[in-house]
Amino acid sequence: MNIVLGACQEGSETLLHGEFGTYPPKGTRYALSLTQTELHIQRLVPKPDTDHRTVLRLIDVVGCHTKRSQTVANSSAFFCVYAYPLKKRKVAVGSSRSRQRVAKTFQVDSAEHYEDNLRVAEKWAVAIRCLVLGINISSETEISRSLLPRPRRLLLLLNPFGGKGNALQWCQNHILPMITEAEVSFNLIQTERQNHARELVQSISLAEWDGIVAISGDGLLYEVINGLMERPDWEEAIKMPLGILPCGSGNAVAAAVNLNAGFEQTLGQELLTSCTLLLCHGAVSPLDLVSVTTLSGSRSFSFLSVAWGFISDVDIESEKYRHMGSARFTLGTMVRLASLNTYRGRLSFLPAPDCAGHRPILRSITMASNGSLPFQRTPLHRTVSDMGLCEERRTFCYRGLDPGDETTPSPSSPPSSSSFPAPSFSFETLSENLMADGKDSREGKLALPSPAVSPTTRQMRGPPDNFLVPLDQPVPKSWVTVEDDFVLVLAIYQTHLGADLYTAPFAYFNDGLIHLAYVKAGISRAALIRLFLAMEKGTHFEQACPHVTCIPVRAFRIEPLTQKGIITVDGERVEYGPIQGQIHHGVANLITGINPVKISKF
Ligand SMILES: Nc1ncnc2c1ncn2[C@@H]1O[C@H](COP(=O)(O)OP(=O)(O)OP(=O)(O)O)[C@@H](O)[C@H]1O
Repeated sequence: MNIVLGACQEGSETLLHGEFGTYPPKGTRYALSLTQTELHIQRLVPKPDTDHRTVLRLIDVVGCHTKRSQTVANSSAFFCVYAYPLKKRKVAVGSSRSRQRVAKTFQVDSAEHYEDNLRVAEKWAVAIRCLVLGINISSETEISRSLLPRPRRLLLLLNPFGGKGNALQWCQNHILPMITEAEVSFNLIQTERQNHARELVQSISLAEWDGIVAISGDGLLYEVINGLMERPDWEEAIKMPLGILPCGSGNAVAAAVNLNAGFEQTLGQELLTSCTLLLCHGAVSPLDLVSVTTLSGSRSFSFLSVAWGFISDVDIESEKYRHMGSARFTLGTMVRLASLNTYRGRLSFLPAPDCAGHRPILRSITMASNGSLPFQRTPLHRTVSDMGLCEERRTFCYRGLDPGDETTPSPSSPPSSSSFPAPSFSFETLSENLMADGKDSREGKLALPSPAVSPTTRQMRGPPDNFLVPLDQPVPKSWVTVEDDFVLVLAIYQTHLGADLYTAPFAYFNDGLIHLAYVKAGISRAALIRLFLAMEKGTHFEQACPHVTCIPVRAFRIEPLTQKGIITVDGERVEYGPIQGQIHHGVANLITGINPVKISKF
């Protein structure tokens, strides 16, 4: 019987081809073709159906098992493919797409003996699982079980009180069945109190696990990361692949993982199914962490954001609406908008030089190389666009600082109103300037700022903060400082701030960047609402709002000058006062399920 191989994606090699029956047996027979990315299923009997074929994308597949008939006399072997493709479903108005489980069982019956049929069924099951796990195979590969790694062992940590409190139910109904189909073995532990997960991961034997997965919101992942960083063997421990299955109200990292796979932005159980699917695929991406230090000397590792002002206010004040799930942030935003606060403070940052290769921003201002006011004549100047403000994404761009920005110096710098030349420097020039700033002229050698280690932080583990100086000292001269009234300051290093807040579309897990955004006082409520509404789709940068600035940086410091306020790190409240952080490039590992090289295929 003929099947049209041309029906497979152009250029994609057919790895396996065969003709099988189905289970339950209804006399139907199918021709199957397996390519690197798809399983093509074409009906042959009773009626060849050349126009209609089913294509299962392997990105939607979690696993494939072989089975035997319960009737001993039956010499057939079976293989069953488990997939969660997007299917249309009717909703109140129109239709939407959701992932629905599909289990397709094929009967291998061409040989007389069961063992021979089993060999064929196993070959298909192994090939499909290799492709799901990203193991390279070609039509030349001798396909055998030895290609597969041993089943992964995951430590699942579940916060029963995360989000609306249905993590356990979702875990039983959705997560466990899927990971069982993927042949992942696991231990599930429910956390009993705050910091339970943090303590647990401090004492686990790393060799026993292939990954730790937080079934929760972002808060539990924060505990896991910091627990691992508190271990004496933190360097090895933090390499443990970490996963997140969204069952909280703040599911930012899950949304970023979902986006990375090229999946549609989604929420709730749909997001959970997508993330569980990706967990089953198992690929791991390096993840940047930001070490965050507060004035009291406490140091923690953050994977998501540091927020001050509007965003942290909403986050913490909306705790009381926790029962609403992620809708708590929408309500919190409305409440906070009604009494919009501004906060005076000093924001300093070390611009990231790497973006200089990108196109420059729309406009720029010039500031002194010591990061102070652009009023004094100093031998070295640079423009903000040279410092890495850039268009580093597909459809939108960073805003430059306002020409009218009050970019303040350290208190000692006398302001002057003189206009001054605005030379533009290349990236190389900027790098030299940064180096010159860090050079100790007396000794003639390059002096990096001494790491921000206070007596308290000396006990902390983790990589040293080479960009930072202690919080009680002025920032290094190569930094830029802006003193103003802010509506919000946000240092973010993931694409999402919440599952439906696509805040930094240009961010990537290990881009080595902190995306520092701030909104200055003067923005109207209407503009702020527009900004947050557009953030759902990630189009807020297209609004060209003059009060909004976003800059890629390596390190930052926030010094509130307003007495009261809220600062959060990854959505968790920390002491209010000066706080600073710096990026540590790719120190952790996140289970993203698929690496970006593969995305283009799907
Ligand atoms: N069993 C528990 N009882 C109480 N608190 C817990 C428990 N387990 C974890 N926590 C804490 O609950 C907080 C919120 O957890 P999680 O992120 O999982 O849920 P969430 O609903 O998304 O909350 P948020 O969005 O505020 O982070 C975390 O700070 C975590 O330390």
